[in-house]
Amino acid sequence: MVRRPPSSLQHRSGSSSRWFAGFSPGRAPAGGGVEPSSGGTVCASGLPGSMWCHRLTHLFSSTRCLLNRGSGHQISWQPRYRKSLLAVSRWHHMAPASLNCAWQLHGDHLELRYAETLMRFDYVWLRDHCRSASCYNTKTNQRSLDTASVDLCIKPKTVRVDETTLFLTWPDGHVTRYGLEWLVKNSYEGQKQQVMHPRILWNAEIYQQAQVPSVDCQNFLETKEGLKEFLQNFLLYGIAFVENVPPTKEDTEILAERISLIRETIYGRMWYFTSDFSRGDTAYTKLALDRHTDTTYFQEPCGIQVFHCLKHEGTGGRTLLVDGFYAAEQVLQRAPEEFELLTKVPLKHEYIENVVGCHNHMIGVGPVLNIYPWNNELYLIRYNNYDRAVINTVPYDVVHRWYAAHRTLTTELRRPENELWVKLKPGKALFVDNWRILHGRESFTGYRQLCGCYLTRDDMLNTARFLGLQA
Ligand SMILES: C[N+](C)(C)CCCC[C@H](N)C(=O)O
Ligand SMILES: O=C(O)CCC(=O)C(=O)O
Ligand SMILES: [Fe+2]
Repeated sequence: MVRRPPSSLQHRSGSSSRWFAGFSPGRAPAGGGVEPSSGGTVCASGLPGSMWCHRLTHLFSSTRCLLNRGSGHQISWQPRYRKSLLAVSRWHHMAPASLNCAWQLHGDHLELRYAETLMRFDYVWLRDHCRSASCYNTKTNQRSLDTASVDLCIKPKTVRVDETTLFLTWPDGHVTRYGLEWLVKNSYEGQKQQVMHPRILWNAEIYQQAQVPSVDCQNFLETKEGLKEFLQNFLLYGIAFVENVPPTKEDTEILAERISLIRETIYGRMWYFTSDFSRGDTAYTKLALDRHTDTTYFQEPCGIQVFHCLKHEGTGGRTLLVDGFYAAEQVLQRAPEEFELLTKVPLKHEYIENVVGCHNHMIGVGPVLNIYPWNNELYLIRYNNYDRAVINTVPYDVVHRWYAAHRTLTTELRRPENELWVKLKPGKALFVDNWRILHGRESFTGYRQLCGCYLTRDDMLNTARFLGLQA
């Protein structure tokens, strides 16, 4: 039995809400809800080891309908120029030494040019983000200001900018200071040029040529470096291996707890299975399983899946891994309007089980591809053809276009060059990012025992950030 690591990584807390791309039939343009797209720039993949940095300008216009609120009111992501002409529309430049900074007050926003970034700030935003001692607690990083008490028509009384700082004085005399660097980092314009998660998208060749090392179990458990290297690889590729793990369920649990919290589900906390038909799911047979992500029937699919094969006396049973984001990227390049449809059409997935002692009915809803609306970065793929439920969330013509888009994605996912096949052996634990990487298995003969668990994603990211990784 391996030793539990020292508890130096006790930094657990919290959970986060996330923004699900929705589809709004009420506001859908005639013909089914997806606006036509034009052009677009993308820079990713193709080259081995290329970073995921797609900027979908062509999707931008249509992200507006993702933000549609029930009332039928559309929120525009474009800046409003409504009152701008009423304002003192005059550029104020800094002293010649810092000509790279200029600002202008408009009726409803402040325009600031700094470090080659043109930014626009809403006045309520500027008041709301005030970092003064009475508005923000720097010890807890929490806002003390009651946002609801800010006048929605607020405007600064005076504005001043020096070499490093923007000073705003509000009508009640309160002064807000912002570092110019902070504003660049925290502005919408600054954010949308960045990716939340740098990744290396792969097909089999890219992954193999990268020669990503497996980390040794002892290193993983006992050194910060071992853990950090593992997590860095996991974040970049979506899969990572730990070697020399004692082949028991208990030891696998200790590994899992090193990076995250175990997510207990209807399958238990640590699961352990053979082909004994003990549950109502094909995983519990010897049949082949096509590529899929797990727990698509949860509103939030499990973030990570850990697999450790404890025993196999027989043939077959290899594990298939496919980078879903690489395949999605191919769809984006070849058929951007299909990519877009896959981000918009919500689907139900369902798990119905009625075997002795296990009665479960789970339903999860969401599109196949989930993207952040402000930069169109993909963050979750929900793909499981076995568990996809009846489609009753979209009209027939959209359904047909969705089937075509799904076919395009499936074709990419099934290209043999995108398939990474590995044989899991006792001692080698595999961590899979279940929001990105699809897994499957070859049929097998003989006795095969697999153990593992699901992990929460937030807590893995928490560990990664604690170690100084961008996550
Ligand atoms: C991993 N474990 C054997 C416990 C569960 C398998 C769940 C399988 C299910 N069809 C899904 O894809 O979510
Ligand atoms: O048996 C396997 O290798 C994997 C089965 C599977 O897809 C799962 O357990 O989620
Ligand atoms: Fe699975």
